[in-house]
Amino acid sequence: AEKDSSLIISRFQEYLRINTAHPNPSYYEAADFIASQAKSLSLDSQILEFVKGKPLVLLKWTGKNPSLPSILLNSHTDVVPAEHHKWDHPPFKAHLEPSSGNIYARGSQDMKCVGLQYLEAIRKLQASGFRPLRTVYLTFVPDEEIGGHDGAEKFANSDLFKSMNVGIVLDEGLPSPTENYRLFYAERCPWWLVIKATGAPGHGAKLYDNTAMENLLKSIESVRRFRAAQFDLVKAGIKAEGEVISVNMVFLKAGTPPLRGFVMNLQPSEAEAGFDIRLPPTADAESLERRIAEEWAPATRNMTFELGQFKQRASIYDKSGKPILTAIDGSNSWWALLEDAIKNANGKLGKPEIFPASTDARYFRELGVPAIGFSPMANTPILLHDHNEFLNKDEYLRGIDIYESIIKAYASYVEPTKDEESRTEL
Ligand SMILES: CSCC[C@H](NC=O)C(=O)O
Ligand SMILES: [Zn+2]
Ligand SMILES: [Zn+2]
Repeated sequence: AEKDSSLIISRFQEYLRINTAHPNPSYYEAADFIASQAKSLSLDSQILEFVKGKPLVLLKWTGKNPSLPSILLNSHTDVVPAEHHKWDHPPFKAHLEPSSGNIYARGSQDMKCVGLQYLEAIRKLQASGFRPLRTVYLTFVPDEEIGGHDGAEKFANSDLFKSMNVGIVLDEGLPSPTENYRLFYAERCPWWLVIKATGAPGHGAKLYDNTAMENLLKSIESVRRFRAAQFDLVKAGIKAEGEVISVNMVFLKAGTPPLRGFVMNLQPSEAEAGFDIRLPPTADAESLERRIAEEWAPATRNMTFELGQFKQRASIYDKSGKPILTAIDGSNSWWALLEDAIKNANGKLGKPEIFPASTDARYFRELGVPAIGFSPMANTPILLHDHNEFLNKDEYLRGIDIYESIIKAYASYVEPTKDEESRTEL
């Protein structure tokens, strides 16, 4: 068993060492690695290219009854860039610290761990002689970190996906610093907003109203008041992180950079700021839009705004106007099955949550397919997109056992007949 686990860890390190960071991810290397793993498990494997240069690996473990709705285990192969010199260990070395057992690498939490844990769980299930009743698919998709438009979005909207008859999707979640795993049934929706102010340029020594800078600063003050009010709800424990609207200023642009420290006596005629806004599916989108038009970028203050550039202004509602979320009540058996499977493997669970950022799960939920966000990392600090991202090797191994339990429960799930259902109700 000791030898098994050291092989499991080496395979994880091997995947982590493939540099799939934007803006130049080594997608083919990752795809080849996954395909070779799939081969060792005798899974059917296909490399799809919805967009040239962006391979998506689709694996299939055929069930005994392939006519039943299938299971889809999704993960993305890309990772965000790392500032190498700010890390204690190089981000693509996958260094295993002997004293702690921590494995340092970009992607160790987000989310190469999950992708390989699915495969290792299947390896264990196969070794135990288990055969799935339902077909289990795995996708290793590109481009999640830049929006998923050339990856999961194209795949979810393909005829191929339709033909797969997917009943449930599992995708990424977040680590938990406590012993409780976290489950996500929905996610916030991104709105990327740019506001722009204009005003009369003038001498830097002159005090006058309506400069671009002054106009923009008034907006920023208003945005910050809103931000603080939302954040206070979280700090007071009234709302969870995913239940409020977050707004963060992500860029400021004004003045001519070469002027800095050289000639600083010009008040610019234009100034702009960018904000990353995230709305929970239950938010009032119309009222936020009104707030943007009336308070954050009012025409009366010579301001304009752009919302939904970069394709980031997804709707929080489905076609019938209902918020996009996966049911967690009795209408969705996959939810209870997942909770039970985790508990059966001795995992503890926190309250169901709304994912604070965006994942590829939204493309499946938009189609009405239930999707649950879960990354089995308890007792782990949240280091996604941060320096020194790591995952402890024992936590990684434990996650494999958790997936073994989940995949077994999902792949062998038989829906109760109408008869049995009415009997349980009695
Ligand atoms: C909004 S599209 C980019 C998706 C990205 N996902 C993970 O961080 C995110 O910013 O949430
Ligand atoms: Zn991710
Ligand atoms: Zn990410």
